[in-house]
Amino acid sequence: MRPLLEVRDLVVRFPLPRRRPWHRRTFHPAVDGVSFTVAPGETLGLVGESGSGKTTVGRTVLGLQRADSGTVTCGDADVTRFGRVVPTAYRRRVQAVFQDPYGSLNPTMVVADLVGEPLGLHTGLTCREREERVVELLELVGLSARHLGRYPYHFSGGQQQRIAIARALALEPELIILDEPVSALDVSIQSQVVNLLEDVQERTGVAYLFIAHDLAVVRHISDRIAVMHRGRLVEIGDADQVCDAPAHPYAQLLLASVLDADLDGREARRARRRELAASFRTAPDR
Ligand SMILES: Nc1ncnc2c1ncn2[C@@H]1O[C@H](COP(=O)(O)OP(=O)(O)OP(=O)(O)O)[C@@H](O)[C@H]1O
Repeated sequence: MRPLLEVRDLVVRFPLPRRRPWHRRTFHPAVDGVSFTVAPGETLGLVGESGSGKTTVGRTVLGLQRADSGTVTCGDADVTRFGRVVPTAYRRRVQAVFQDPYGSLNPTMVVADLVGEPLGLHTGLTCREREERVVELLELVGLSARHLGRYPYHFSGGQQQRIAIARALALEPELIILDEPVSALDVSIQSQVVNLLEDVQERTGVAYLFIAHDLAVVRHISDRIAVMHRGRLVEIGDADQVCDAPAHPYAQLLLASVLDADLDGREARRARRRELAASFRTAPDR
């Protein structure tokens, strides 16, 4: 099947602060030669420690961050050729949901406007049609028409994230970049939102690039998992394969912290961590 999203040899560099004004400018490769694809309707989990470059990849796919080299294509759109303004047609096809739902929802707007705004901007629906569609979207994420007139602060974190998801779904995108969408939520609410995302995917066929540092959550939702370390993609494969038999020492280390709970006794856990940390330090970068 032809991929929906194709990222090839992506490099994104950020300037480092100069120690002295006359020093030459140096750059830090936040993303360093990353390649992967996402098929229509697929979920690719992107994991890695803080600072490994996950968000930068997501922002580049959204067209919010310029690539220094490499290509990012989504369908027939070549994102690396976009100018400063992301074309409207692309914004319809690729949407995003971020970590902090309250921060990403305008606190002065009621739910009807928050979810209906993209419809007003990008479609020719009448007010009535728009409201009907907003109610449909709210029902899709487990809310209802009685929430239309409420403001974001009336909702819990999990419900706010549902509103953000409904808004992202309004224009029937082909791909949603989910950047740590459940990290700010309680564990019990996390599973509700993850189940909701799976349910929405089953009904709409939308693809997800699911960015997170929590491997347990990523394993649950992803078809495939890509592991990033210091800007590079060190492993990519089937979710079960990456979690059960990771090949790269960094992926093993990441997994060990999740699997600690399964190991018997504190000492065994420490020994395993020491062993992996040692192999990780000595292993060459791939
Ligand atoms: N606008 C920027 N200017 C300079 N450096 C940046 C900028 N954005 C990101 N970086 C740097 O690029 C690297 C990758 O950052 P990025 O946010 O993509 O990582 P991440 O894996 O998403 O981390 P986290 O999980 O903490 O969000 C980091 O070293 C970060 O400091």
